[in-house]
Amino acid sequence: MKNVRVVVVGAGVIGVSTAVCIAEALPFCSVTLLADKFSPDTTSDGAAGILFAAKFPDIPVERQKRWFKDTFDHLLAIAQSQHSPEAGVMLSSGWQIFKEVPAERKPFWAESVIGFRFMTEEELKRFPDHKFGHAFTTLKCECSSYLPWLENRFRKAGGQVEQRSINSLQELSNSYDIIVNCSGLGSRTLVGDNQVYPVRGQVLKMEAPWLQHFIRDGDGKTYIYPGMHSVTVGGTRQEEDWRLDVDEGDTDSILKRCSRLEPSLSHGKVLSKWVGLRPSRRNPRVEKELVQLPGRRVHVVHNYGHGGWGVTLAWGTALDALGLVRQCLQEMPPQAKL
Ligand SMILES: Cc1cc2nc3c(=O)[nH]c(=O)nc-3n(C[C@H](O)[C@H](O)[C@H](O)COP(=O)(O)OP(=O)(O)OC[C@H]3O[C@@H](n4cnc5c(N)ncnc54)[C@H](O)[C@@H]3O)c2cc1C
Ligand SMILES: O=C([O-])CC(=O)C(=O)O
Repeated sequence: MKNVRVVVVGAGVIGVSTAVCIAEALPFCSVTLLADKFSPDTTSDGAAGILFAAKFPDIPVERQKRWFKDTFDHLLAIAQSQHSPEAGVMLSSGWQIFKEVPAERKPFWAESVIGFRFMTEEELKRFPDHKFGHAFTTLKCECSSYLPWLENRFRKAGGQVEQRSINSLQELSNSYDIIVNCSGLGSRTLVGDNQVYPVRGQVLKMEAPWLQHFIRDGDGKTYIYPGMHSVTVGGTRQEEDWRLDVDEGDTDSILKRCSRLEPSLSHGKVLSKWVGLRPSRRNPRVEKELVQLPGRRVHVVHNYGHGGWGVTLAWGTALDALGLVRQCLQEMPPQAKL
């Protein structure tokens, strides 16, 4: 019998990953995945989905390394299995190039990706504006395939799904024992966290099947990511910009910047244009608290604010959230657990 009721709020890559981790590891919990938007309508669905990260300032680097490595290893196993095409997860090799040598020449995740090395002078000749670069193989996880695949895995583990919008956690306090908040940018209103803010990103999907390698400018604004069915090119990083409509000025700028990196792109065809708002925060919030709601104290586990790195860190932070749910269970009175 399932007698601890857990609700995970949010069905982007963070919520679905977290819900799967809890449902598979804690079979005595009944787990509900609740969100107003599911795939294909979440921010996660439009992400390029490349595994890559910048360092958050106040989280121990060992913890960030673990988040990256846990996600990488989980997705690598999928990429190397028969599930790869359906789950939308593939290996991706290429270059990250820099106009100036960065202060940290080797990123913290260098040991987690495959075959990381500095580019040779010969390789850099292709990129005359750049003087330093990384060559390596990482993963690309296309959430418009991965999320439905993962939701299916959640249902197989006994999870339930509910589509609705909530205005406050209080609405859930009578029906659930533990609330797991994976609402991304929604946490601004849902838990009143003004530290989470939008960083607008626009990308294009292009048909250019001859491109096999990713190219990313280290400034994070210009990138070309070949995928399973098309090439994702971008991008923009516009802080506190809430516009969800496509900006044709951005489209022109993306095409111009990307064609400078890869001139053959001018022969590609634009298939679609997309805008998303990254749920950014100085550091992601992965922690628990006991919240006093009218008539009841409820355990809340937060897992949101991953900015431009939600796909990269999803499985790692979901495992941390699972650990926090286990701690909540230990703190609950015995009759509530069994
Ligand atoms: C252009 C672009 C490119 C990107 N590329 C990459 C990349 O290459 N690699 C990478 O790692 N990351 C990338 N990202 C970042 C990535 O998309 C995000 O970090 C990630 O999607 C965050 O996931 P999430 O689950 O927290 O949020 P979301 O996907 O936004 O999901 C939030 C969920 O919460 C639900 N919700 C919110 N409020 C409520 C409420 N009140 N009631 C009910 N439900 C609610 C929503 O409906 C939704 O289901 C990119 C982002 C953009 C915009
Ligand atoms: O920066 C990148 O290479 C892709 C990404 O994560 C984003 O646009 O948020």
